Amino acid sequence: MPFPLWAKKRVEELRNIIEYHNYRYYVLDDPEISDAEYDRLFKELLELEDKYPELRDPASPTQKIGGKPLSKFEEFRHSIPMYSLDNAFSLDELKGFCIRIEKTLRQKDIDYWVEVKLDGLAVELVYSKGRFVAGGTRGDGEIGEDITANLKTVKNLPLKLRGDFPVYLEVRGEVVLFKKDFYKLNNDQVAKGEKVFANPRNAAAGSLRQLDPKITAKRPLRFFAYGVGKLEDISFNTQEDIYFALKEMGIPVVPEAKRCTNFEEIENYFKEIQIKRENLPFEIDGLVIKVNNLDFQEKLGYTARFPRFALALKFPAHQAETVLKDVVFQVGRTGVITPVAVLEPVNIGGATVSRATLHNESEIKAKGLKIYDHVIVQRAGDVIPEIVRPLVEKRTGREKDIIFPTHCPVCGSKLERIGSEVAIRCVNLSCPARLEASLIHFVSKKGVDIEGIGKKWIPIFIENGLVKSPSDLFKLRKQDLLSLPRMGEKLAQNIINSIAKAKHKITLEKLIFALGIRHVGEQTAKILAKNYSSLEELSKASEEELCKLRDIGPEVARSIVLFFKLEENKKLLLELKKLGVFPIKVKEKDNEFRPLEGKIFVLTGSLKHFSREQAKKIIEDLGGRVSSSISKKTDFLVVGEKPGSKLQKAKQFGTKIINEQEFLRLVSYR
Ligand SMILES: NC(=O)c1ccc[n+]([C@@H]2O[C@H](COP(=O)([O-])OP(=O)(O)OC[C@H]3O[C@@H](n4cnc5c(N)ncnc54)[C@H](O)[C@@H]3O)[C@@H](O)[C@H]2O)c1
Ligand SMILES: [Zn+2]
Repeated sequence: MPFPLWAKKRVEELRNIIEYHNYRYYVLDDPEISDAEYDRLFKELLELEDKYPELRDPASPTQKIGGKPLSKFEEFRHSIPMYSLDNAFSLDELKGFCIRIEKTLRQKDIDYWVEVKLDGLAVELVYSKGRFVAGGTRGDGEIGEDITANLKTVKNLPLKLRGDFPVYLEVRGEVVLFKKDFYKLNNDQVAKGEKVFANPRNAAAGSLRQLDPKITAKRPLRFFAYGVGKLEDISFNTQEDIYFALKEMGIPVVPEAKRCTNFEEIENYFKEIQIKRENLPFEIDGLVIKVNNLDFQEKLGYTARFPRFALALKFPAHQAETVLKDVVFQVGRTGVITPVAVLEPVNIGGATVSRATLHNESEIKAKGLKIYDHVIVQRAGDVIPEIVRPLVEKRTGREKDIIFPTHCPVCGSKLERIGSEVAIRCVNLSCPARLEASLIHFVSKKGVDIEGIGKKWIPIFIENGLVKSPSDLFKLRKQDLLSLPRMGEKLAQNIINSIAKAKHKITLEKLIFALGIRHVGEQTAKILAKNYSSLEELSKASEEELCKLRDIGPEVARSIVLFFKLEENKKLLLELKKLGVFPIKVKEKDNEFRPLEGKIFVLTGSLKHFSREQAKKIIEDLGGRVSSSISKKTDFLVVGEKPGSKLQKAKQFGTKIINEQEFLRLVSYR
């Protein structure tokens, strides 16, 4: 079919747009658009190329894999190309795939090996005689980047294989960052004033593609295998065989996998995994369905971009189109002004969405939003819905710019920007909006947990002058409450009771969290409560001292010290103490992973992968201790290059001596 001019133009435009986003995603690890949106562009291009074959071009992004390797790394050539995967976005498409397979193979009842699709970075590992000797990224499928040194720091990646391993083995899999590690990394990046990553996938890719393996070593990356490349002296019959053989060699494999014998089984597994998804520790974006039999795989073969025997079935995107009706400005408890989008209510994946966060002014500018724009809204898991982008092509001319306020919408004080922060805030400490937000935070479940007042009564208490600070809550008497409109005897008594009940249950960590100190979330509050016995002691801590605690950086430390310096906070502390809001210190339940609990280490010589400080931190994080000299109590001496006299001494004491490789294995996650 001859193609119309508009199609040619659109195809060219799409190719340019996609190439640009490929560069941002594969080369810079810094995408600008969501994957769902990328997939939509990609699909549009595929469909046009399909409809108008004359427009096809071997240079089109639809015919290529991934991105060019970066020249800052040595080249890593794959013995057998690493492909991408064909995508399906619905069960209908999956059905089509199954039917195609049956037709091509002229056979019914095909076995499929189905795994979750991990959202990370594809790598290949080379094992020679059972030892990890090299590894690289997928790159453009033929040439990737040699990241051997970085891969060695991946905690659960075995440097030596177990059991019966072949002479030569190439293992393929995905390097990922767990969700909790991703949030922590981004928090640290914020505290250090460095760039934050868009999602765990990009954080994993960015961490692995570092020139300095020491940086990679600090990021808790993990590897999971899903296949093999070139092999010597071993052969397999099915994809499933590969999976279990790798597992037996001590290689971590994709944690969720299953054999399915027909379309319905895959469909059920897909639904099951969708429910499980939010609770998995890592991000997945769908399932990968592979024909199990390897002879069949070979018969089905490959296109330029993907194998015909496999398919990625992606989860439906939580996106929808609606209209941005207005933008309102909320004042948070730290005074930060947050723009909130008011939307024409729209159903996304079963929930009605009528508001979305816009984060801050620069985000609005970056997205180029205007009031009355048609917009794409996204909701993922339990996160607050957000606007992905405006549909500029639907503008009619009546759209209005979003004007950011210069004064607090509640108290009218002039808004300020502190330092280089993107946020603008109301700095009036007695701004009613701030007071309200901080009191609601104070009584919340994760805070001091006073049941039944929250959002409903706090504004009324404030309006009627009953509370001006958190400590006032504990001074409330029944007769004060009875003066309020719509308040009865029974309700008043209930409120008084729940305040009294909460008072006796307040723990130090909850109180620290409840105070709403900037940058101090639940996790940090826990750490502080672990290290200080009371608020009083914490209020005397210096920045230096705080910085020594695990997970606390200079910015967080500064913010804590600043908080306790403020006169009104000093007063609050005193009041709370007088009122008997005296948290009892609870001993933390330690459900952390502490395999080195109680073990004493001594280090000597220099290590290739870590500085002394880093090695010390790793040991301590896993529960062990580092001592500076050898004694009878020492469990391990870790020997680096050019060891000192400690080596001799360790031999005398009969201390277990390990080299860096052995140390790496010891601290590896399994
Ligand atoms: N947001 C953006 O700007 C942008 C840009 C480019 C690409 N992308 C995203 O990347 C996708 C294309 O990237 P791609 O070519 O790497 O393809 P892909 O990620 O869709 O699928 C191929 C990859 O899946 C991985 N994978 C995970 N688990 C697997 C398993 N169990 N078995 C086999 N493979 C498994 C492998 O690394 C493989 O290389 C797009 O669909 C889009 O979602 C986004
Ligand atoms: Zn204000």
